[in-house]
Amino acid sequence: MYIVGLTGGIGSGKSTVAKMFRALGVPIYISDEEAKKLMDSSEEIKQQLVKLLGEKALTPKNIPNRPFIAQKVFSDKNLLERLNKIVHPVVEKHFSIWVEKQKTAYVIYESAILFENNAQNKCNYIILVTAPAETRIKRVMERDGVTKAQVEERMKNQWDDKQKQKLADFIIENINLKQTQLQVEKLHGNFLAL
Ligand SMILES: CC(C)(COP(=O)(O)OP(=O)(O)OC[C@H]1O[C@@H](n2cnc3c(N)ncnc32)[C@H](O)[C@@H]1O)[C@@H](O)C(=O)NCCC(=O)NCCS
Ligand SMILES: Nc1ncnc2c1ncn2[C@@H]1O[C@H](COP(=O)(O)OP(=O)(O)OP(=O)(O)O)[C@@H](O)[C@H]1O
Repeated sequence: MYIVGLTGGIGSGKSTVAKMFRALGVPIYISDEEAKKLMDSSEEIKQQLVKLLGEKALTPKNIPNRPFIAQKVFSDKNLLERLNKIVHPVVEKHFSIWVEKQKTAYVIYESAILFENNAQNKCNYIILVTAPAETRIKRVMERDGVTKAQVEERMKNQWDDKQKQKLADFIIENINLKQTQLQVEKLHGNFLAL
């Protein structure tokens, strides 16, 4: 079985693209979503979050206080690295168990920070989703109700597309959704024929 990594900066549309692959029957692992679930359910992670960021890292309902954590870590590289060290090994382990259970010709592993995490090694091929920075900012502002500055803060913690393009095997330019769908179908055909 092949592992196809799917990456792209914030707001590029990787989750949208991942869902197009899912509609074609490909199992998809969305790292953001899985990290969220693991952080909500693991008492060990939660304890470490409190150690790193204080009591406010958890809400009164004992789940991670995401807006508080985001505000802390995206403006402090050191804190972000320490958060990553708490969460990423747990996600990696969870992914390895998940992938073993899949029975298709290939699976999709979606992560915004695939290259930043050096996770390209676990992928056979990598698809990069791109869109102009201004478009990405606008999409995320609309989707999450956040400010331009908040989106840019996250962008600063991610590689730019030029760096990523050098390491990607395939690029999907996600501007027009119909064109994106066609690119996905073409790649799906390629992967099935491998
Ligand atoms: C800081 C947190 C609580 C903010 O939560 P929030 O709901 O606001 O954002 P969400 O998780 O949906 O992420 C949205 C986007 O932010 C960017 N982002 C998230 N985590 C990171 C990170 N560690 N480094 C750089 N960018 C990131 C990505 O583009 C991501 O798609 C959350 O992102 C988190 O816990 N991050 C650490 C875990 C992680 O790295 N997850 C992503 C891949 S495993
Ligand atoms: N081609 C497109 N045209 C218009 N809107 C789009 C397009 N692609 C994605 N969107 C919208 O833009 C927003 C961001 O897309 P999506 O959530 O797929 O991005 P992402 O790369 O997964 O973002 P993040 O890194 O924040 O998780 C969503 O609201 C989505 O519906």
